[in-house]
Amino acid sequence: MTEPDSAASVPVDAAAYREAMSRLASAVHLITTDGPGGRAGFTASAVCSVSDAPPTLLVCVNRASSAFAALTRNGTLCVSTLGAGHETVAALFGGRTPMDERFAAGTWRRLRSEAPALTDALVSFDCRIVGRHAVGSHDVLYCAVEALAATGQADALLYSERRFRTLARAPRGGSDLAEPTRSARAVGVRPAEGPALTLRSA
Ligand SMILES: NC(=O)c1ccc[n+]([C@@H]2O[C@H](COP(=O)([O-])OP(=O)(O)OC[C@H]3O[C@@H](n4cnc5c(N)ncnc54)[C@H](O)[C@@H]3O)[C@@H](O)[C@H]2O)c1
Ligand SMILES: Cc1cc2c(cc1C)N(C[C@H](O)[C@H](O)[C@H](O)COP(=O)(O)O)c1[nH]c(=O)[nH]c(=O)c1N2
Repeated sequence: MTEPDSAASVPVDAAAYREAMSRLASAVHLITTDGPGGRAGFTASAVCSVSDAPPTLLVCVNRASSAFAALTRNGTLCVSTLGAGHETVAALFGGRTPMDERFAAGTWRRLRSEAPALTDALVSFDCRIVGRHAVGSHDVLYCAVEALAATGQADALLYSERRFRTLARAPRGGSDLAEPTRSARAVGVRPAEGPALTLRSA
């Protein structure tokens, strides 16, 4: 073991942590919900796969977010993963914009729950919130994925160094999702009502 390099390290206050986190490149998603608690949504980078059996992801949401009450009341949400061309909707859902204006910037459909799924998202995960854990300013929402769909063909949208960037898609044939001519493919998620869980790539 070597001694800690005090010259190379900085105290970990919130500002230093954010500066460090700004160097990561993250996918960008819209988290949306609708139901008795109302329609709401926000932009999120803190989304992560937890398990494939059962399919589960997590979303970290600031409890001060205007969408927080609706999310917890409705108990369902949709994660719509954004692509190139979604920069404007990502900025609108990023805060301080009335909900109606946020939703007016996109076109939406429903999968299994009432949560709006962005029609041209790269992929949408329709989820039921099955657990919740408070950590600091945020709640970690554990979300069972009950339906999913993919129609968007755009390059991926990333957020890095406080800017949106894009990542070019893999060459055709690199994955099922990258193949635009393939017909709808069913995937192993518990069936919803009808075909909402198919991955549509054409
Ligand atoms: N996880 C989050 O809650 C999160 C993530 C990204 C951005 N934001 C918010 O969006 C706005 C713009 O952010 P930015 O990336 O341009 O600059 P920034 O300096 O505020 O944030 C840099 C990075 O730090 C992390 N971060 C920021 N705020 C956080 C928070 N409250 N809790 C946990 N992690 C946080 C994120 O990874 C972010 O990309 C800010 O208000 C920021 O708080 C929040
Ligand atoms: C690129 C990017 C990524 C994230 C965010 C912003 C941006 C621009 N924000 C912040 C979040 O979108 C915003 O604070 C909420 O919409 C709250 O704002 P309102 O209270 O609705 O005005 C955010 N907030 C959060 O709780 N979890 C997250 O993972 C993220 N990620």
